[in-house]
Amino acid sequence: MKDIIVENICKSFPKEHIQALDDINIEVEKGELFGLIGPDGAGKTTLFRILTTLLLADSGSAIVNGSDVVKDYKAIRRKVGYMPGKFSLYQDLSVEENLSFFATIFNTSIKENYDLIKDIYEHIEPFKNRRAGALSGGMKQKLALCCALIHRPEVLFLDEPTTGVDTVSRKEFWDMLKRLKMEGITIIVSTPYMDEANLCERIALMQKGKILSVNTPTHIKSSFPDPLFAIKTEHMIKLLADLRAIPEIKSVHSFGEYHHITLNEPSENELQLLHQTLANDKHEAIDIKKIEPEIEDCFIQLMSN
Ligand SMILES: Nc1ncnc2c1ncn2[C@@H]1O[C@H](COP(=O)(O)OP(=O)(O)OP(=O)(O)O)[C@@H](O)[C@H]1O
Repeated sequence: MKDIIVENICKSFPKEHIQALDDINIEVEKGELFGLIGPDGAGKTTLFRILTTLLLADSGSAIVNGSDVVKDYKAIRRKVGYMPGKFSLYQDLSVEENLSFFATIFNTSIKENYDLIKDIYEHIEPFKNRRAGALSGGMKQKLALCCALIHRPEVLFLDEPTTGVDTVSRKEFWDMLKRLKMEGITIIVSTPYMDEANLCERIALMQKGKILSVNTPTHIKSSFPDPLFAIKTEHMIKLLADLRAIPEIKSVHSFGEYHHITLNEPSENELQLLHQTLANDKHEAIDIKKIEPEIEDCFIQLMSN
């Protein structure tokens, strides 16, 4: 069963001449953990705001948990949980007061739905009297997640929940999402971190208001069209410039320790010639190896289409 159906959604901000969303189509299954992956400005927040009834689209339609985002907006507000990207809690209220406040506005109590948030709340309970504004980034995210869950939503929207959160807290956060998924909650989560894409069942890659691809992370990676190679030498900056000047090279991008390249006509012979060319260009410790594409490679490849 489809829990979210987005059809031909467009949204522009005319004064700023920005097309934030350009003909977006997405379907999310009931109970799915679905990721919106894209850099700043891709349109992720705008789409979330439309689906949580906080913003009207210019055109197109969207159904969330069986309700139309325009006609049935009141029903949707009761059924969804939304954790906005920017910290949304009351900084001057304590942890416990924030949670009680969100429970009250949804006409429920912490006790009523405690089983759903228990695992998450236990991490922050020792600080329940601390002002939310004085919590660490990771703890703020956990409190915001508890507040978004306290009315037991059918669909949970999480806008960049791990941005600015340390690696350990990020991992903990994703473990929590997996447990929530087991409760049958549909989760749609946005992130600019490409590595987090692998933790979702399906992802939509977004760029400049458009969807580049929607599929499982495995399928997206296996659809990368060319053999991919990682290459490094002792002079990585010079290497980048040299690789860009070699006509046999189809694409080159810098990826941390290595540069990733594809070749116009990949073969063992071409690789040997490349090695030779780089040696002639005075590169030393040349290391070239075939690698499997990551989501970031796929994103860059799709962007350049
Ligand atoms: N209220 C607004 N008025 C004008 N422009 C807006 C408004 N909201 C968003 N935009 C613009 O729409 C585009 C998409 O923004 P959006 O916030 O949806 O992207 P995002 O993928 O969530 O990235 P970010 O992490 O930067 O928020 C951006 O160019 C942004 O500047």
